[in-house]
Amino acid sequence: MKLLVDIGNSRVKWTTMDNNGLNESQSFDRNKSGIKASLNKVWKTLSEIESVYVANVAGEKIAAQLTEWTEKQWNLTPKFIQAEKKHFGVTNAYDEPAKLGIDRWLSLISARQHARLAQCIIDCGTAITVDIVTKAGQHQGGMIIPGISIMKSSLVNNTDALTTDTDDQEFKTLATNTYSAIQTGTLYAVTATIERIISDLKESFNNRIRFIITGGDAQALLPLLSDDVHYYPDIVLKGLAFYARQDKAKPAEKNKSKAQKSQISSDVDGQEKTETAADVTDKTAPNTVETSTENDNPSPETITEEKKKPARKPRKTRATKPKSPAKTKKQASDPSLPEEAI
Ligand SMILES: Nc1ncnc2c1ncn2[C@@H]1O[C@H](COP(=O)(O)OP(=O)(O)OP(=O)(O)O)[C@@H](O)[C@H]1O
Ligand SMILES: CC(C)(CO)[C@@H](O)C(=O)NCCC(=O)O
Ligand SMILES: [K+]
Repeated sequence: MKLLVDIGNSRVKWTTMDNNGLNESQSFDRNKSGIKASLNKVWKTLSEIESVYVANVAGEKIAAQLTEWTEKQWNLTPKFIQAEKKHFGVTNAYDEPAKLGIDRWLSLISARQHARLAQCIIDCGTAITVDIVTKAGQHQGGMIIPGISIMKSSLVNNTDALTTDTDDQEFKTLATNTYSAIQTGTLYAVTATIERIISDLKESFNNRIRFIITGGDAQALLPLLSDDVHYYPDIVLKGLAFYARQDKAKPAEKNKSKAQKSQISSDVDGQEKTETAADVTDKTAPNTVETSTENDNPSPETITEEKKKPARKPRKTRATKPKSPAKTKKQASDPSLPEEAI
């Protein structure tokens, strides 16, 4: 079994993968003092882990803690994947490809392997990232926007009177208390930005573009966004699975040297290995996004969009979702999506 780990700035998401595909993902909050206690809790009972693949955007310290833990427990050195210039059908648009966040890179790979269409991935995590990939797999670049929690905390941290400490669960679009005013303000800021991005991209792609939303805040935002935004959970872990599958034939790597362990290098010869999206199936139905079979000349695209993931446990501080600025939400498939896209 392979262990896939997505370390973000707020949370760690992980899953295991065997020959049948990905198991249901799990997550835990990153404790500022370290992750060892969490790892002892969540991974101690895992057995038969043969390799560990990691997408880490949270820095060296957490990477070192994870490495120490897996080396001690399983005698395994994790493979920290890095963004590349070109792989799995995606060409990275960054001036310095390795500087693109690994979570963004893996999302592009997931999206591209899922369907050959122009796509826009909106990842609503600690930061909100937007990335565009064309039908031909060319990344077009993207944006980084403060995430909802960061927006709230920057208000609280830079003012005297603002606080999000309240038990008040009431939400009114035009708020009459501080807590709701921050809720509504930040939700409007994010949804308005996303809607503007969608509308601009629809115009420049002549409507032939598909919008994907993912990340910890995706489900809170989804009801506030237009109908044609599709929820795609675990997109980073699914991207990692392509790297894990690629190494299928290789024996489990143990005790790699320091130089080897920090990253998986680009294909030396620039050749891409052929990887089928079907290889990265996800057993966690109904959360599954059905992958379309990948080949060089797909015709025409079939996309079976997933159904809504069961709602996450509501958090104590989360307000009831507002009706506005939402239009009513439609989840799942988009039969109107053009089969041909840019
Ligand atoms: N159960 C939960 N626990 C913690 N955060 C949650 C939970 N449910 C939703 N969230 C939201 O998810 C956000 C974090 O999203 P996510 O886990 O995608 O970010 P991340 O991957 O850690 O960050 P990034 O990749 O941007 O550095 C938090 O800001 C919070 O608002
Ligand atoms: C933007 C975040 C924090 C989102 O998780 C991550 O992708 C990251 O650290 N990126 C590196 C910088 C960049 O992508 O330009
Ligand atoms: K992320």
